[in-house]
Amino acid sequence: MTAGRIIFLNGTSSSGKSSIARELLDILDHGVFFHLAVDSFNAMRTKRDLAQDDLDHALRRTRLGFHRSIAAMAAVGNDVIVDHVLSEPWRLIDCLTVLPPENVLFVGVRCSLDELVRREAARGDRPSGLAALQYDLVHAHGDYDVECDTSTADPRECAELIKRFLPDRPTPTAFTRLRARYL
Ligand SMILES: Nc1ncnc2c1ncn2[C@@H]1O[C@H](COP(=O)(O)OP(=O)(O)OP(=O)(O)O)[C@@H](O)[C@H]1O
Repeated sequence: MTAGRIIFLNGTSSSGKSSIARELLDILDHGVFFHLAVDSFNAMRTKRDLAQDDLDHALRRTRLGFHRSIAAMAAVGNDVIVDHVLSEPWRLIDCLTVLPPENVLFVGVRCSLDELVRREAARGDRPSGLAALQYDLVHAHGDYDVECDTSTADPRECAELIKRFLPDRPTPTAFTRLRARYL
């Protein structure tokens, strides 16, 4: 069985990952893609308030499970669009450990801080300052197959750019280079 392709969108909150993922589901015409978002996994958690320590452990397990769910979907041939915030080094390391590196197209979703702050205030459903906290962390590893800037391009344009890269994924891929660096 051939493993599925993984388009891995990484960026801060409000950078536009989900908007790009929705556009990709619309325009990718080869294969069957699934949008797997870390937010959707968080939304599945029990609603009861947890003590801080229990919540921290639950969040860590959520992310560990999320990464392995991506791997499981791809392993049986599903194509996957991942929507994630790599704001702690261990999250990237874990993804490098469990995902097949040559199948991943690693996409940096960038956006200026001013625009992130504007979007966060406009949408009102994210804690104020969240994107700013993540801003210097998510792209710290500094290596991608392709990057887009949602301050200057709309979600459809970013999706078109990613679509063009998909058939000609650079080799070695960014995930392969990063594995050599971090694992
Ligand atoms: N390229 C863009 N230009 C202008 N506005 C955008 C763009 N992309 C997304 N937005 C707007 O920014 C807000 C956040 O977008 P989206 O939910 O796609 O981001 P996200 O990175 O998935 O955020 P989160 O991680 O917090 O869920 C939405 O209101 C969306 O309409």
